Amino acid sequence: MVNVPVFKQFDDRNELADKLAGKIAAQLQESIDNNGKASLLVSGGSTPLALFKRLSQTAIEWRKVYVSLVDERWVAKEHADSNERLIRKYFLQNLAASAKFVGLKNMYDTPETGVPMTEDHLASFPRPFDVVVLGMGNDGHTASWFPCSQEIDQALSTDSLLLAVNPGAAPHPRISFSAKAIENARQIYLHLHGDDKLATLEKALEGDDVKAMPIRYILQHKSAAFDVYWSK
Ligand SMILES: O=C(O)[C@H](O)[C@@H](O)[C@H](O)[C@H](O)COP(=O)(O)O
Repeated sequence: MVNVPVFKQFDDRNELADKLAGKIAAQLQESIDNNGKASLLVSGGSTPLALFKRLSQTAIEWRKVYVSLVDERWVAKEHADSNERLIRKYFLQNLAASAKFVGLKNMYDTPETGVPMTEDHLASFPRPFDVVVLGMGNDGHTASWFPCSQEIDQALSTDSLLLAVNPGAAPHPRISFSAKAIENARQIYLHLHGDDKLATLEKALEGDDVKAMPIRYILQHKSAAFDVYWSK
């Protein structure tokens, strides 16, 4: 048994997507009902596609939901590896098309020079974030907090909202929310598929070196509700 507060296991990835989309939608709508607006950060990569499709078909007041990305590859928005391209194609469609999306990529040549403009663009983004959906790599990275990057110390310690990251073992320079920006979310979901990622999570739970496996930062520091959703 995985030793986290809430571990939900599914045999089918589509069933996971249905259940997680329903929970996220309910939490966003509750925040809208209480605060007049809500905020959601999602990760890129391959894991969340079914979740994005379900969310796009879920009936809440999306026009009052601010959506952004946990991290972004510093590539053109039309690039195949762009997370913005991914969520515009699979999430910001159908009922969710009216969501207030704020992307992380801008016209600057590098994420280092682009961070200030993106922080300006996020000035009215509601915080603390209501919901953050994290993925994880088998090196224990989450967001773009890559253990192989020179910026891993900064990612896990800065008080800044965003930072630039240059991963050694993954393509493209990145822009990413910092650990302190993420940990204060009201709800964090870690969305995982496959036995390899389950083994990686269990390894992360056994140790405490956060720079070696940055997901540990969330496992150790979260003030938020923290649920793991896993399917084979
Ligand atoms: O931009 C990204 O790549 C993601 O934000 C990243 O943090 C992702 O969640 C993990 O790398 C897992 O990716 P997969 O879902 O493709 O395994």
